[in-house]
Amino acid sequence: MELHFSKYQGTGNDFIVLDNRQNQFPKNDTNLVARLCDRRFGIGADGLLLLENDKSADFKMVYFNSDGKPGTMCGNGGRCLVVFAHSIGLIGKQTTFLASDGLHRATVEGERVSLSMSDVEDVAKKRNTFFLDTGSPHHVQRVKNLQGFEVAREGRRIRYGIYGEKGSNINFVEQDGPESFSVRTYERGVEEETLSCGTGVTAVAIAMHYAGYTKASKVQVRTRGGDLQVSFSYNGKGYDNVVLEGPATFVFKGVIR
Ligand SMILES: N[C@H](CCC[C@H](N)C(=O)O)C(=O)O
Repeated sequence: MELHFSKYQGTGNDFIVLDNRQNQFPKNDTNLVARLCDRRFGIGADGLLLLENDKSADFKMVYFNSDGKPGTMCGNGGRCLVVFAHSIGLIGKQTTFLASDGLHRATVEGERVSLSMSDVEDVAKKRNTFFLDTGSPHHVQRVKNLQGFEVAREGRRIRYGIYGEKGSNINFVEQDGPESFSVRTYERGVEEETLSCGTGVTAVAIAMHYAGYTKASKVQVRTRGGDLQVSFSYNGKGYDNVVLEGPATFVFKGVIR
C-alpha cells in the first residue's frame, strides 16, 4: 500500500492530510492513525484529516485526533483541508463541505481561509468558567498570567475531573484589550496543550462576548501559534453567522509505504 500525504498547519495546529476519494485509507485502524501522528515513530501531527467525496457538498472532512480516534469538528483542520482542496483543483475560491457537525462554507484567498462555524445555541456559565459547543465541546476559563500558567497540568485535571471519560477541550484565556484575547488550549484526543485550537478560539470569543468582557462582534484571538479572528452575531439567545478566519499553510508532502 502506498499512501500519498501532505502536511499542513493552521496557526501551529498541525495535520496529516490525505485525499481519500478512492477510499483506500484504512480509517478504522486506530493504531495506524495514532502511529502516523506520533512525533517520534511517525510523521508527527495533532490530527489526521481525510478528504472524501460527498453527495451534497464539494467534499467531506473526516478528522481524527492524534490518539487515532475520530474527533468532532476541527476549526484549524477545516481551514487546512480547504487549502488542500484548492491546491488539488477540487474547489475554486468558495466551497461548501460537510464535517461531523454539518455543512460549512469557506472562502480561500491564498493561505487565508474564512470558515463558517456551527451556530452556538447556548453558553453555560459557572462562576468564571463557561461551557459551549462550537462543533467540539469547550470549557473556557479566565486566568491571570496566562503565559506562566500550567496549561497541561490544569487542563488534564479539569478534562478528567469535571468532564470524565467523554471529556472536553479546556481553554484558558486572558484579556489583552477591548477586542482581543490570548488563549492556550489543552486538547482532548491529543491530551496535551496544542499551539492553537480553532473551535477553542471560537468558543473563547463567544464566551467572552456572552459574559460582557467585549462588545465587539469581531474579536482578535492570539494563540501560541499565531492570530485568528472570530466574528459572530448574537441573536438574543445564542450565536449565529459564526466565522473563523486565519492562515492555513502547506508544510511538506511525502509517501507512506
Ligand atoms: N484542534 C481542533 C479540534 C479540537 C477538538 C478535538 N480535540 C476534539 O475534541 O475532538 C480545532 O478546532 O482546531
